[in-house]
Amino acid sequence: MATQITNGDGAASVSALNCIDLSSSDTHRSVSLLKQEFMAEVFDQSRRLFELPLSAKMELNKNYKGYTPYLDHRLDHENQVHGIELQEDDPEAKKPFYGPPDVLPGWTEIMEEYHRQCLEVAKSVGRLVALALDLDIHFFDKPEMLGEAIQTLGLLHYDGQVSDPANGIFGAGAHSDFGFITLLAIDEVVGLQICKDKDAKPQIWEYVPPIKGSFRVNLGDMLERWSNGVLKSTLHGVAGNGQDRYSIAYFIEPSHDCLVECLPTCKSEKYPPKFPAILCQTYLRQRYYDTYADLNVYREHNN
Ligand SMILES: O=C(O)CCC(=O)C(=O)O
Ligand SMILES: [Fe+2]
Repeated sequence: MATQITNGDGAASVSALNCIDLSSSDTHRSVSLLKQEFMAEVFDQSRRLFELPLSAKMELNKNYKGYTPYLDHRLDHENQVHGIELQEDDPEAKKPFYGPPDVLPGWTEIMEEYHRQCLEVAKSVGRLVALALDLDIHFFDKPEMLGEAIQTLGLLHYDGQVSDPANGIFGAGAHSDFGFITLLAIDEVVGLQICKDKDAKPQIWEYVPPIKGSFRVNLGDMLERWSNGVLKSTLHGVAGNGQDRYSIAYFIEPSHDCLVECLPTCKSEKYPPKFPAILCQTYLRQRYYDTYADLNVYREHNN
């Protein structure tokens, strides 16, 4: 089902979001964010990758991992986004990064460092989530949870198209992310939109203004399920305005073997679990199969 990323008259307003300053001086509830200069360097490396000729990028196209061109990553079934995603049993899957080591010196090292730093931020956000849910602060730090998390880094480039929601053209169609949380770093180009109340009819969509050096933290569907709906996943999408736009999405999920079962503080006699327990890997597999386009369409490019 396609959902329109507009507020009905075609123009979404800009939202002043409720915002937790993760770098606040309350050390118990704060997160040390990444250095601005480092984030700028990561964005530069991302731009360098996308500036490579298409043939060089298609060399990096492997099942669910590496470069994926426009129209591959289907978040809203009738619409599209592009990204870098998870693998199945490809031997390359063992490598943390499927990137271009020869053509872009330094790229892999920068991305690995970014990945490492995002993990620390994500774990800290996980502790804030635990506190918010009345759990032990380290609840999600267990090895089967974020201790051995599944992490995916998506470098995204929207190539200056103007979205036309009435005709189903978006930078990224309306969706919520599958997993636990997503740390979204966005450049200065406006485009990200969220719908704060996904059950409202009609839905109200608002632009999220980019804040330099910050992360937008999207809650994922798995966290919604885990928390028995106490926390709602963030419905969001991207509307292109004709400018080139870059963003970097860091997705984190618990380990494959984690049993995602209604959290102890999120159920009561009056509010019983809404979803059966499920292994993280079963849940994710289902979501990936539902979401991705048929990769055979790239065979032509790969040969
Ligand atoms: O580019 C963005 O700002 C959002 C990307 C996104 O939502 C995603 O990759 O899941
Ligand atoms: Fe997303």
